[in-house]
Amino acid sequence: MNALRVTGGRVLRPDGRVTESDVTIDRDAGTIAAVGDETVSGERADDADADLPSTADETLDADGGLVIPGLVNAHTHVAMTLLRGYADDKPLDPWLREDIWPAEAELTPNDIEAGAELGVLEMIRSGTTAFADMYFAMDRVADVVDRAGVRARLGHGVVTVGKDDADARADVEESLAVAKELDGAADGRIRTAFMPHSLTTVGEAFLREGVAEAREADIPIHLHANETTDEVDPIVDERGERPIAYAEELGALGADDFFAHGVHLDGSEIDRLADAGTAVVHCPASNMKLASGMAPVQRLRDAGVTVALGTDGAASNNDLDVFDEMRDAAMLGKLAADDASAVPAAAVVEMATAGGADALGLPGGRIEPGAAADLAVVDLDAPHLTPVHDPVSHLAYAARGSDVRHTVCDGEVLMRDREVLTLDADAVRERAAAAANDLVDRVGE
Ligand SMILES: N[C@@H](CCSC[C@H]1O[C@@H](n2cnc3c(=O)[nH]cnc32)[C@H](O)[C@@H]1O)C(=O)O
Ligand SMILES: [Zn+2]
Repeated sequence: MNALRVTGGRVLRPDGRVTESDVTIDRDAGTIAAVGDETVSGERADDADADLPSTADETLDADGGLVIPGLVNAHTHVAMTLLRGYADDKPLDPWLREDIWPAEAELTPNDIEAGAELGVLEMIRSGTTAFADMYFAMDRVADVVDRAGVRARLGHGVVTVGKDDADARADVEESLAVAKELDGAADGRIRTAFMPHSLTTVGEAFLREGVAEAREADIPIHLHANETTDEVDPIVDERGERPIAYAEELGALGADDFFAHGVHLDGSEIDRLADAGTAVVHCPASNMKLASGMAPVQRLRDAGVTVALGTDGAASNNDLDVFDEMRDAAMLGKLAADDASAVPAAAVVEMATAGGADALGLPGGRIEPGAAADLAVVDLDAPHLTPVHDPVSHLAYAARGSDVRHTVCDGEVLMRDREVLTLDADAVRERAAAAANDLVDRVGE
């Protein structure tokens, strides 16, 4: 075995326990071979036939640190890093129409690659190893995912409002084609989805056609759902049914599907999501910044819905740090439930790890023998993390992305001692800043 060993740290296990264990990774397989003396076959490592090397080919020092599953950012538009701080302090609809969509109309594939590099760099530096991305020029995003070494579920976002029939149909076809072409790329680290932007920005006929074809080809569906009341009311007025009932009727409520936001959901919609096994990606920072509302996270979890966390794009957050999302989700979840015991620390950590992996249908999210070797080591010796009464509490409430020391995905070290090995951080930053400045100049002309 070509072994990578993460030594001397405390490990967050899937059941929430924290143990002092070394983690042994099979680099060729990209999986965890052992946690402490627990191996894939259930044998103890000190048994003669437990096939673990006594020395590792590479080690990562986790002394004084907490080894956690790589975090999952289950909804973003990664290249929107170029629009970070470009338009703030507006509600969703005017923000998109007056600021974001006009700027996006000027984006070139080269810009999207530059923005995606910047976003993926930021994610690796904050311990995120997997993300879901809805955007365009997705071949460029896929290339970045491949080079950077992370995992992703990617899709081309479809908008048909304001387009003629031919353009709208072409957008749907492109999303389906991208989902078919990119699936399995980057040695299987890339999976795909059909991604209509939302149930109000894509017309009914296009939704019906696209969803049917996606189902036929076994492609999951990802869209923005029930984000604002402006998105719910027109569906109720025109159709006499709630958006999630409409999604179900379209055939878009499947066990592999995952919807972003789910802010304005009623009890019947929560039940439908739970029955269908469709996951919800909660984006608390975006929901607060655009004043979209408070998602019923505790109620969703009580109903058995898989809940993941997403940053949404950097223009509505304004960073891609999933640690911030954990803290925001816990805080906002309590306010929404009017109950300080709602959405506790362990729940948001689960949402950012196993919940995210399950929502996206990607490996990872759990540190256990046989699981994908996607993990991060968080330093616990900073002043703001002292003392350590409860490491899970720190993950949710006190730690930041900048506390991450190492990041590993698919058995490969992506960041060692805060140095990202797969991307040239200075070059990425310079390229993205230049692309963003040029973009804003073009939009202003
Ligand atoms: N092919 C489409 C692009 C859709 S990509 C997904 C879109 O979602 C937008 N977006 C970002 N954040 C949000 C959000 O919170 N709600 C809804 N849309 C968002 C983002 O700016 C991007 O335009 C077109 O022709 O316009
Ligand atoms: Zn979004």
